Amino acid sequence: SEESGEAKSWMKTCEGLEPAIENFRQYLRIPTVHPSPDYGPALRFILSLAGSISLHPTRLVEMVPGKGIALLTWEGSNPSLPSILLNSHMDVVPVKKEEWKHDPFEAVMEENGDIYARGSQDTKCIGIQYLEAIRNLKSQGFKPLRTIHISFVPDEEVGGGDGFAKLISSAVFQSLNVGVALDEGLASETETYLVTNAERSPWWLEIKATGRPGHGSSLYANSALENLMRSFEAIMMFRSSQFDRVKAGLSKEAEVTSINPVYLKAGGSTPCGYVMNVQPSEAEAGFDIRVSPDANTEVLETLIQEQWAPQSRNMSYKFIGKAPKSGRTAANESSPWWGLLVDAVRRTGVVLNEAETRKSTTDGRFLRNVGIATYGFSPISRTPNRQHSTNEFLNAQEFCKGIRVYEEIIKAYTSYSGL
Ligand SMILES: CSCC[C@H](NC=O)C(=O)O
Ligand SMILES: [Zn+2]
Ligand SMILES: [Zn+2]
Repeated sequence: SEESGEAKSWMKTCEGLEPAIENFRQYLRIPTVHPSPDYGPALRFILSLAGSISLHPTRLVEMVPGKGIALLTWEGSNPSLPSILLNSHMDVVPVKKEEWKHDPFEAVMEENGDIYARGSQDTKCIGIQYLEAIRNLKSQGFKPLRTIHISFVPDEEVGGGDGFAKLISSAVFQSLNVGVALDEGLASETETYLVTNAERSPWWLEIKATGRPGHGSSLYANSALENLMRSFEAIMMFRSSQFDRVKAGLSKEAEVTSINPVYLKAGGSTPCGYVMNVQPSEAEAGFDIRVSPDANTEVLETLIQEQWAPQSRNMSYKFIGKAPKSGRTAANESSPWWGLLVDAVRRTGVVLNEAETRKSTTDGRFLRNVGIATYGFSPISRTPNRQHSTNEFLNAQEFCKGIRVYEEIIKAYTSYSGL
């Protein structure tokens, strides 16, 4: 044969799943990309896939115009039991096309099975894998005991305000009676799969300083920039205290509270450039803070009030966003859902890591906030994490393997009669 070993390897795993790969690539070609994702074609595509596997009822919920949510349901034989929810988002983050090896919306597949596209890891893969797993279970004649819902939501990448946040507070969501949910996870570079059971909470902080304006040549106290720089010193000291724990191997990055400056604004400008000899009367900065689920938030609030933006230094602050503290979903023997997940994955020959906290933020937080057990899981191993990065790709073998993994999980979850 002319095929390389790699090519043979993915073709073997994907035997019979060629149409699933094509569905994945078609979905990847729909540019649901920020800042102006067009969700219509993606929703139509999802609904037509659902039709192709006789998955019904299907609902197109549109609580914000242009931002539809597709809700697909496979009813169990005992629909009064709490249901399973499999969630994924349809939107993807922007690309710098010229930095990519292949067009990020063409879903080019290389000979070795690597499929390049924005969204191939985050999270169009899992959306299609959920449906392809259900297609296979249906054709095997499997019948669920519990009902299972599959949701495709917009706007996760911009905080979910018009997406999952609307869904979670709707009567439709209440009626789903969700007992456990799976949502997006992280790509793992090793043989084992990663899983998350908590997230840090984003606090987006803006601090402003005012101060005495004056001549650029003059040394005096209480300029706006001096006031702001003193905040920077305190903030960077806190940042080091957290980062040092990570560097010393005492904490994982997701377990500390991070703070990073994200913008700076001060000074005057003219058509010819910045004003070089005036000390401005106002200065501001923005920070992306991610609060560890273990952090003492009162202490952090006090730090902000007393050291980072104290009135005594002519400073003020406001939160552009401030999420409540994240809950942790039990990921030990106390939760049947955890054991079922670990065992289902193991049956496919892959080991699931211990659950960890996620550094960034997903729609999973809305579910955990209302007390629904939620695991962040994407069946991606042996793959560099390129979420939000250039040349995001997923190998067909990983994709196909993931379908088998979801078949096992769905069987285990929908057959569980306890609780
Ligand atoms: C506060 S909502 C922001 C959501 C975003 N999620 C994915 O990257 C993040 O910055 O983590
Ligand atoms: Zn995502
Ligand atoms: Zn993302």
